[in-house]
Parts: sequence; C-alpha cells; structure tokens
Amino acid sequence: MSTDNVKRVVDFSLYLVTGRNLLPHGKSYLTCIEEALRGGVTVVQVREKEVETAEFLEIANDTIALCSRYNVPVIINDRIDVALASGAAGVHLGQSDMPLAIVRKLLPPSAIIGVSCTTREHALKAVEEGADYVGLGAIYATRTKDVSAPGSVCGIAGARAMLGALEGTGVKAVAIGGVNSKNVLRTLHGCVSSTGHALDGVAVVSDIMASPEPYATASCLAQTFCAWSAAVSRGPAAFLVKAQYTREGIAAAAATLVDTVRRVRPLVHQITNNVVKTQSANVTLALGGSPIMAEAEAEQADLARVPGGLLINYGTVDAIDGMLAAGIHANQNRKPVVFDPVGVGATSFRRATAAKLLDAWQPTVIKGNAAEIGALADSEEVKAQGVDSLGGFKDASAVVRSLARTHRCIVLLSGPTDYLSDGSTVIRLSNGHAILGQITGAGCVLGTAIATYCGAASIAASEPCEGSLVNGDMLLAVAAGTLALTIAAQRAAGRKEVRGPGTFLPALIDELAMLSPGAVLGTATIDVETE
Ligand SMILES: Nc1ncnc2c1ncn2[C@@H]1O[C@H](COP(=O)(O)OP(=O)(O)OP(=O)(O)O)[C@@H](O)[C@H]1O
Ligand SMILES: Cc1ncsc1CCO
Repeated sequence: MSTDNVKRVVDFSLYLVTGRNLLPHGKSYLTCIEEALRGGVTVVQVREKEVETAEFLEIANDTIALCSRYNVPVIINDRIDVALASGAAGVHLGQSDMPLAIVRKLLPPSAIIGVSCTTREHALKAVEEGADYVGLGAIYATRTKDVSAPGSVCGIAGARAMLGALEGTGVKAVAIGGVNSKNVLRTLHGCVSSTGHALDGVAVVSDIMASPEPYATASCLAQTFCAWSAAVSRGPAAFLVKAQYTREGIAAAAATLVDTVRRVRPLVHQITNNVVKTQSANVTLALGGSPIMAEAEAEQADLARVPGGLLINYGTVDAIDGMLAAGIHANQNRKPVVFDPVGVGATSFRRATAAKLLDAWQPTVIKGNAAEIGALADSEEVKAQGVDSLGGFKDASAVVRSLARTHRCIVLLSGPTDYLSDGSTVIRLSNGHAILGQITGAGCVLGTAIATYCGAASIAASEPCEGSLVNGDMLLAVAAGTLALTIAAQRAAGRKEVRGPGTFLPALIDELAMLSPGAVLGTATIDVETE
C-alpha cells in the first residue's frame, strides 16, 4: 500500500467487483479484467470469499500489476492484511467486518476505505467514521450475493434516502447489487436524492465477470455513464430537455402535437383496469393513436421494442407481473411510462404495490387525483374514498413540485385545475368540465391521453439524447395530452344532445376525434409558475 499521505483521486464511475466463479468457460481471470479495463472500468475491487490467504495475496498482486498499467486503483474486499501486503489502494468493508475506525488506524493515510450500506443509518455512520466512499445496495435482488435476509435489498427508494444523507459530505457513492448494462440508465436516473444528489458510479459484478465479451460490456456501461452525466446537468427531472416554458409556447406546442399524434400514430400499450378498457382504447383511437391492451408478462419484451407510449394503471390491481415487466422493458427501450396509481391511498396493498412498481422501473409521468398524489407524497391533507378524492391541497404547486423531485419524473395532479410539474416549473391548466367528475374513469382516460401524447412526442423528438430515459419534452407532452382531453370535454359538454353523463361519453369520443390544433390554441387556459 502506498505509504505517502496523499490520497489519490478515484474515478468511481465504473467500479468492477471481481468474482472468479462467474467467469465463462475458457476465459481466464486476468484476460477478463484486462478486457474490462480496456472497456472503461475505472476501479477494481478484488473479492475472494473462498480462498486461503496465500492465494488471495497472489490474486491481489496479479490484479494490481495489471491495473497499474491502466492507472486503475485496486481495492481489496474485507482483508486488511491482504491490502497491506499487496500495496492495494484501499479496502472495502461490509457491515459485519472490522469497524472502519480501527481499519483507518491500521492503514496508511492514503488508504481508500469504502463501506457497504443498506440503510440511511449505515450511510450516516459511514460518514461519521470517515469513509471515502460507500456502496449502496443491494439495489436489485441479485444472484452474486445472498440477499434473502429481510432488509438486504434497499431498492431505488433506499438508495435515494442514503444519497440524501451523503449530500455535502464529500463521501462518494456507487450503486451495487444487480446493476447491469440493461438497467444501468434507469439505476442512474432513479438513484438521486430529492435535493439532486446523484451517484458517483455504479458497481458491476456478473454483467462483466460472466460476459463472454467483457470489453463490449464494460464499454457499454462506461458510455451509458458518460451520456447520463452529460444529460443529468440539463434539469431537475434529468431526462428533460430543459426549456423556458411560457403560456404561448405551451399552447403552440400542444396545438402542434394534435397533428403530430395523428401523423406518427403511436402504439399506446395499456395495462389498465377492467372498468375502463374499452373507453380507453376508444380514446386512444379518437386522438389518433393505436391502442393495444396487453397484460401478460411474456409479451412485454416484444411490445416494448415498438416505439410509442406505455400506460400502467393499476385500478383493479391485477396483472402485477405484467406491470413489473412492462415498465422494466419500457425503460430499457427508452419509452415513456405513464403511471396511474388509482386509489393508492385506499388500501395498504395498493400502497405496497405502488412502491414495488416504482422500485422496479422509472416512470416518466405519475398522474393522480388529489387523494392519490397525497398518498404518494405521504400527506394526510386530502382524504380518499376508494378511487375518489375528497377535496384538494392548500398549496398544490408545492405538492407536485416536491413529488416530481422525489420521483424524478413529471407529476400531474388532476382536478378542476390540473397541476403539472417537472420538479421546477409548475403548469396550471384550467380547462375541462365538471361533468367529467360524473363518469367513471375520467382520470383513467386522462392517463391514456397523456400516454398517447408522450408516445408521439418521444417518436417525433428531433434531438435524441442518449443519456436520458426518454427523448422529447415530456412536460409539454403531458400538458398537451391534458389539454386535448379537457378541451374536447368542454366542447362535448356544450353539445345540445348531451343531457348528462350517459350522453356525454360518446360525445367526448366524437370531440376527441374532431379536435383541431385551432381549438386547442383558442381554448387552452394555461398559467406557468417558474421557481
Ligand atoms: N370540476 C371540474 N372542472 C373541470 N374539469 C374537471 C373537473 N373535475 C375533473 N375535471 C377533469 O377531469 C379529468 C379527470 O380528473 P379527475 O381528478 O376527476 O380524475 P379521477 O378522480 O382520477 O377520475 P376517475 O377516478 O374517475 O378516473 C382531469 O383532466 C380534470 O381536468
Ligand atoms: C371504479 C373503479 N374501481 C377501480 S378502477 C375504477 C375506475 C375509475 O378509477
């Protein structure tokens, strides 16, 4: 171990944890590590759980000799003696290993010391004890480590809480546990505290160690990290192309999207509740999209490859496996995901299901009525009655802005006035008609309209951004989808043949089909609040 007092600056962006048992047949350990280094691995942790000390030391020495040619530091898992004897850059400790304060005394001042953390308390303790970095995990259930004990998977939500505790401390953080080239972009986007504190890197085990092509796998991971770093500086919801929003700009963009939807005819894949399936498919068709209601887990990978939008509305809470798979595949294919957590505050099962889904995939949009948004925001201000909301918020703008920051997405709060935010700007839309409150599933078809418009906007986006989870300006798309539905509703309610909710619904479908860009421009009632 280097005995000088100067700690080297470590690039944690792609942190490889070794596991020789994972190597594919015929691939040697050092060949794999070298290919991974050429691909862009920036730090290597040697993890050997089953070998005797002499063999561990030999592996450490060989790894250090190789990594030094790439100027990449090597960290030793757990074994302080091996770290000292090999001259490694540092050690990585688990929660049940030797306490950090003692390790710090045993190692030279230049040693890099990292700790595995699963809870906010672990992270706070690591900061207090002077860790250089922490490994946050397990993010996902993984086969390379036993994560069967309750509480050993922290999930995206747990990582967010830990990142909040690390803000301003200078302690670096990597996400670990089931991270791979397919989920890395979602992991990076999701693991950000509500104040914007993000990961410094990702730790990867089997995706590289078990890969027949470690160079290609590491390159893909490294490129994704770089693209994400560039995109993350663009705005609070990270996947947005940050724009100055004005009333006129929003109205003009919404009017343009009316024609764009009809031109690109997005596939709108919907997993929605049994109450509203037919009316949702009809709304999609009337707007100019192409609906498919498809719930089976086995078909989600195929459907996600087709550009368009995905709606996940869990109103009757079935097809949860399909919902889990659909969102994961949509993220992997960079498709917008609209989540409608219908009645989330009504039962603890709905609350737990929402948390499970939001840990598995990153929504582009969360939409709900006041009771639903309140339940997700842990607010008691608005009461729920089943899927209905009783009342509204005193400061709705603050609620949507804050929830958007927490979940790194657009949040839409529906009601007589619709509030939407990307975590920074809040847009208020005051179109619509009270009769929408008298038909079932008005909120559900609002979700459909938004998924249709987000799908079209992502297909039509002129500037693809590799580091973002979705192309296109999703705040504008959500505003446009909401305006399309509410303006068509206003027009339908005004028709002479509409005498109540029964005659309103078919008139609404007609007005959606006839909606013109001019009607949107002439009728949209928009207010914008910037911070
Ligand atoms: N009083 C009202 N005036 C104008 N528009 C309204 C009114 N009430 C609801 N809306 C519109 O109806 C749409 C659905 O919102 P709402 O909050 O009623 O959904 P929801 O409670 O989730 O409905 P559901 O549970 O029936 O699906 C929104 O676009 C909203 O603008
Ligand atoms: C009534 C109802 N129950 C579950 S979903 C749904 C549709 C409106 O949200």
